[in-house]
Amino acid sequence: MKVTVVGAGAVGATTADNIARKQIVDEVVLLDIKQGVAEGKAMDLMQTASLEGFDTRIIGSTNDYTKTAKSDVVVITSGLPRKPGMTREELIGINAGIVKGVVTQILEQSPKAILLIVSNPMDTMTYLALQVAQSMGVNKKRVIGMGGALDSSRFRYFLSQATGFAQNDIHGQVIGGHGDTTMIPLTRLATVNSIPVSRFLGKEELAKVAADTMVGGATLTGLLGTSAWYAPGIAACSVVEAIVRDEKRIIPSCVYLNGEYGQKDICLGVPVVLGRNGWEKIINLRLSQEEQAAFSKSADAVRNMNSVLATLSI
Ligand SMILES: NC(=O)c1ccc[n+]([C@@H]2O[C@H](COP(=O)([O-])OP(=O)(O)OC[C@H]3O[C@@H](n4cnc5c(N)ncnc54)[C@H](O)[C@@H]3O)[C@@H](O)[C@H]2O)c1
Ligand SMILES: O=C(O)C[C@H](O)C(=O)O
Repeated sequence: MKVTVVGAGAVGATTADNIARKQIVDEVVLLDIKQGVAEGKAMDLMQTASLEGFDTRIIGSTNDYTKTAKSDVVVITSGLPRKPGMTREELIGINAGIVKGVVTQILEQSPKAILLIVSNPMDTMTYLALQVAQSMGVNKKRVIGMGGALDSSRFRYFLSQATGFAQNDIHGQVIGGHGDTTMIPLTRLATVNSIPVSRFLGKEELAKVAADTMVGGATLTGLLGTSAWYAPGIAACSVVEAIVRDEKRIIPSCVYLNGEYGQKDICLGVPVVLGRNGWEKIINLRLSQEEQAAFSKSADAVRNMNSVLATLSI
């Protein structure tokens, strides 16, 4: 199996590193537009192989898409990250053109690839990638945006900090958009080893966990001066792993909705079953009235951002 990661920056290289160390595919191609960077990162990563004990091949490419040919999965991380004080949405002007160009060139070489979109604003970039992919004959189930895997891991972290219980025993999902105000951490459904978290945390504490989760990326951006990469890199890798190993895991991911959760013609985060064919099924969580209202509000904001695409000359 072959995975390409486009963008050999912080998130792309970390994703490639995780995929290589897990030995879930034979080959990882890292591609970047900056001369020599992908080759350099690929060589650096390959020089960890004997220390880490993996035999995945990692190949670097400066914008030569022929090296990506016949990829099974392609992770798209190319584009600008935000700086402190910015929203992800402010990246649309630059990243839309990058994502459109990358998706076209990737699909020319790998028409059967499953695309995993990471670049921000992720929900709108996934919608854009889907439009390009569908115009090239790709099924909607092969275009997935990564946000929910990361946001849910942050949710579990904050729940663990608040309850004192191990992160591994905590389960919870974040659905909706991957934005500071559009994500929806589902506190009602979160559990510690099957026990509802409401047994351990009061309303106010749960509201604080949800608020911290929603601005999790912004908090890290403020601390780091650019956005995060360790958790995003392993989150992207976990989605790739679920696909290439046909795991049938339920991971909240950004996919095209056609009536599900009351929404149409939009890509938004919902729990999906992931397997060898991409996203295979959307799970209906049966949201409460309040959660459904939050989901509709999130969709309105993402739809607004999607409408900006038509105004860009890309
Ligand atoms: N969806 C998520 O959960 C999530 C998480 C973290 C970061 N992100 C987003 O991922 C993107 C990358 O973040 P980063 O921290 O790795 O940024 P980065 O600046 O470290 O890396 C981006 C890389 O993309 C490359 N690039 C730019 N245009 C390109 C093109 N046309 N073709 C190929 N490569 C190109 C750049 O040269 C750079 O190396 C950002 O948009 C960021 O907001 C999303
Ligand atoms: O916060 C960002 O801008 C990057 C990414 O979407 C994240 O959540 O870490």
